[in-house]
Amino acid sequence: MASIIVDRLSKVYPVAIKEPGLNGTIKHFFQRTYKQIHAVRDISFQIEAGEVVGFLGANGAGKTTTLKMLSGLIHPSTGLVKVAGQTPFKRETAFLKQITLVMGQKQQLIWDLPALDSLKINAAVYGLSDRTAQFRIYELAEMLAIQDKLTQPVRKLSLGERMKAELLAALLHEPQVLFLDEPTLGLDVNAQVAVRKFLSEYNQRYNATILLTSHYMADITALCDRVLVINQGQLIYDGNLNGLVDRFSPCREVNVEFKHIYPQDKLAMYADVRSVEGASAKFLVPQEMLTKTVSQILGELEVVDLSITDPPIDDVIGQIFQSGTAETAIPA
Ligand SMILES: Nc1ncnc2c1ncn2[C@@H]1O[C@H](COP(=O)(O)OP(=O)(O)OP(=O)(O)O)[C@@H](O)[C@H]1O
Repeated sequence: MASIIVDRLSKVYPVAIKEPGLNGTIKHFFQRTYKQIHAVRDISFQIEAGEVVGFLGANGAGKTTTLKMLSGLIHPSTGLVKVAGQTPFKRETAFLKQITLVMGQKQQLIWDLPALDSLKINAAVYGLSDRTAQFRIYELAEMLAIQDKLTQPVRKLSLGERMKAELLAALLHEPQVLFLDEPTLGLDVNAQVAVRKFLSEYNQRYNATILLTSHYMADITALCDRVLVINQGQLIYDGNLNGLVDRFSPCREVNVEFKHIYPQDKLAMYADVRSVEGASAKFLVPQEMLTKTVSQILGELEVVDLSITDPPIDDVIGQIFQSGTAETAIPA
């Protein structure tokens, strides 16, 4: 069953333009002119219950705007959104009990209080009984390995511990749909791994649906089979990660270890040489030339070992964001 349905969704922000100088200020005060920012343009997708989907895009691509529409914080300009069968912008209790929105750069825990106090307030807001709240806090704290930190004031927690406590607060009411905007932002590698592990376990234990944005590709590769890529407000890809590499990177990396050291200009006769280290070389070969190039290398040079790999996913995403414009739009 689809947990999230998005159909031809758009968001336009009207932004007042102010000309410089005193004249501009006076004009701005009496007769405002507006320009329109098309943050999200006509996007459609569906996410099934229990799926974990990565939402990728460069800065300003429209990810947060989409997540805000999905969680009902802002009203769509046009289009339809259904989350857990509800219309988000109505912000009905039944809807709010089913979702959560975590923004890596915003916090809901009260800075000077122990996290436990904020958690009790949250539990009361969601109408959880003391017993349910206690059980839920214990269960999540154990999964997050943060039991002994909940009685310390939030300001004394490390960034990683604070993020874990934020996740605990956001998941206290057992939401079925999680919107996570950069949940590992600024965390060190260990804390990132811990948050990822937790999210994966949470998804499996509760069959929760997760839509996740992250600039750390490791988050996406560890958690998401499927990714949505948004560029300048348009959805340019909806599919699995491997497909993303195939679609946007027409080249493969061919790593060869030779018996001897060959001069670089000789290697360059076979393909684009990316790097050479002693008797090892890395070539970048267009997909359609792969068979021919590999047989030439194997036939004409003395090879000890050869492997073919996809270019790193970060490079592929980087390329999409550099070259990706509305012209690259691909039907999802
Ligand atoms: N409240 C607003 N008023 C006007 N323009 C806005 C508003 N919020 C976002 N925008 C604009 O909409 C576009 C999309 O912004 P959005 O925050 O959704 O992008 P994003 O993909 O989340 O980027 P980032 O990765 O930097 O967070 C940007 O051009 C941004 O400047």
